[in-house]
Amino acid sequence: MLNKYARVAIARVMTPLARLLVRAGISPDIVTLLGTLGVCAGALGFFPRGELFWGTIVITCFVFSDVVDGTMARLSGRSSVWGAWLDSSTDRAGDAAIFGGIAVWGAHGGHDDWVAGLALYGLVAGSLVSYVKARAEGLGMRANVGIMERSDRLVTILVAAGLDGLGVPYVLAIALWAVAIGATLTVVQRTILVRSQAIALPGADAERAV
Ligand SMILES: CCCCCCCC/C=C\CCCCCCCC(=O)OC[C@H](COP(=O)(O)O[C@@H]1[C@H](O)[C@H](OP(=O)(O)O)[C@@H](O)[C@H](O)[C@H]1O)OC(=O)CCCCCCC/C=C\CCCCCCCC
Ligand SMILES: Nc1ccn([C@@H]2O[C@H](COP(=O)(O)O)[C@@H](O)[C@H]2O)c(=O)n1
Ligand SMILES: [Mg+2]
Ligand SMILES: [Mg+2]
Repeated sequence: MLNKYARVAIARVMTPLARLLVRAGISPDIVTLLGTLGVCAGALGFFPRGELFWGTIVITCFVFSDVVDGTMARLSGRSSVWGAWLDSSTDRAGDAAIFGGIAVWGAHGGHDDWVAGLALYGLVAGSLVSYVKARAEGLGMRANVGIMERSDRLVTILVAAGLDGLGVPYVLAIALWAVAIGATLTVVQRTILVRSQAIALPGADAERAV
């Protein structure tokens, strides 16, 4: 949903920074890679130790690089297939670090099996959301729908982790439930969309197994 309603506004806010980086001769790929490293370091360095507030702050500082890299690529006319693949693939690493870090915290220091289990579920369901789309696109269809796309999952979990780190009770568990249910529904929404396209394909295309 945020992807649909907030993307243009966020990209506009990030454009001056993107322009500055392009002028400095920095490539979008470097921003993609450094952003992912920062997100992973913030998530794995802080979350497993229960430092949810500081983990969230570090991740938030780096996560917007995912908007900056694409803006840089478009500004400099360097959008590429390689860049698109790199961007999407590194997203998966960052997501895994965030949800994995929370799962480790729940299972160990946090002593909360629900947090551990729901974070693990959120990691797997979120990956499935992305995979369903990637596979559909690979087969020439689209699956760009859903109530809990990546930006929705990130905002939900990061706001909750930040608030939990400040001592607000229950908010993390509520957010994890929201991601678990929302991501599951998103897989269903995407599956329905893919199914409607697949059954409308002509015979030869429908039998094609790629
Ligand atoms: C007191 C509490 C302290 C807490 C303080 C910190 C709070 C931090 C809160 C939020 C910050 C989180 C921001 C998250 C921003 C996400 C940015 C982002 O990921 O943008 C990337 C995205 C680009 O998407 P792509 O198309 O490149 O990626 C695609 C995606 O990976 C697909 O995945 P799928 O959906 O399928 O699972 C892949 O399939 C696809 O291949 C891949 O290409 O850009 C956007 O989506 C643009 C929209 C970004 C909207 C961000 C809005 C953030 C707005 C406000 C933050 C609110 C902060 C409020 C704080 C309140 C605290 C109480
Ligand atoms: N290193 C990169 C990163 C991105 N791109 C291009 O931007 C598109 C993604 O845009 P976002 O605003 O979602 O980041 C991606 O599909 C590529 O076309 C790139 O070329 N190199
Ligand atoms: Mg990006
Ligand atoms: Mg990305």
